[in-house]
Amino acid sequence: MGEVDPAFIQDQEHRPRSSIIEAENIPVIDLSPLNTQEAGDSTSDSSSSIHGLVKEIGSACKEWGFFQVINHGVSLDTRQRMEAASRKFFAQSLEEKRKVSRDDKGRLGYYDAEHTQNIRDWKEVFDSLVQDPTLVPLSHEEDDDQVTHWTNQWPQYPPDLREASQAYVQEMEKLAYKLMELIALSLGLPVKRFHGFFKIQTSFARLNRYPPCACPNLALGVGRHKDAGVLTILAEDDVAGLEVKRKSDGEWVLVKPTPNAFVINVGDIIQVWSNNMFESVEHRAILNSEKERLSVPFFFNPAHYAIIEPLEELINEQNPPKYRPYNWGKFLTNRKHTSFKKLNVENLQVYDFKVPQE
Ligand SMILES: O=C(O)CCC(=O)C(=O)O
Ligand SMILES: [Fe+2]
Repeated sequence: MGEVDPAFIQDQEHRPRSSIIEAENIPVIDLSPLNTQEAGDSTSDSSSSIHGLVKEIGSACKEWGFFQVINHGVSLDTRQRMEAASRKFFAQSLEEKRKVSRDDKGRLGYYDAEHTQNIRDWKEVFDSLVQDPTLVPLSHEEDDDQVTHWTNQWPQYPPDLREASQAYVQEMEKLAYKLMELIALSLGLPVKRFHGFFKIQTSFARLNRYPPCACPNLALGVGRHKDAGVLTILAEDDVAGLEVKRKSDGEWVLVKPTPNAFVINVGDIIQVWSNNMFESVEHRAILNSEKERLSVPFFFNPAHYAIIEPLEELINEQNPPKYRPYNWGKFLTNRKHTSFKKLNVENLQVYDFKVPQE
């Protein structure tokens, strides 16, 4: 990825701004009350701090769709091992990395030509599934109900990438469940309302490396998009790059990395489940002309057969469902299909399942 190939160049309106706005007020939420208490337990003294936390999470989801968490219980060692193994993997030659290339037969792994909204991203990635193998629909075609499975591929080097990833995603899963409990409570639902959706999962972890770019004003590390799943937990290094489209005024604002924090965002599925109470927000990654940047998102997703629709407890006559039900596996395979190559169509969005309102 030496010089800027036209495939990477964003349309004028989607290019990074020359003056960057830092998001001073993206909420930073301290999860330490959870370390002593389960979210649903109302019998103890700390229930009022849990109550405060639930309110904070609820307003962050409503006003930003994004927040950061600190004192989250994920061990620093696990995170650092993951990051160190990622850097070693990416530091190899392209030829070595391509030995574990992602392919259209359902093998996850390395990929350096992903497109978002039909423009190539200035990045390389390595994907691995939480459940190996993971069952998914064979194709994105609506009338095809055959299933297949996706599997992980691990490189020879570094030898500990597999173990580091597995330890990491285990901790991510724990954190994701805790966050989903808080989100359930903030929507007035039973604490474990969402747990059943994740017995079988299509969750995966991604390593993103954004190489330095000679023209950071023309290309993007990841083009503007919304995450399609339930929840994303992002670890980033100390190079800033994540920009979020601020709900209050539609401006792109840069999230300042907080050491050892995770950035959390609501995905499209929470938007649908909550019937738009919590909206999934557009974001993108900008580039740096000198420094590379590493980020590790964990995408928490339900089973392929999950039917996504507004939760019945949250709809009524005054607030009718804003979406018709859709199948998650088909949505996921459709997205994978469109991110493999440049197609001249807009990719599938939850918007496509919107019920027309009078
Ligand atoms: O690297 C980042 O900051 C954002 C990555 C992202 O949004 C994604 O991979 O979905
Ligand atoms: Fe994303």
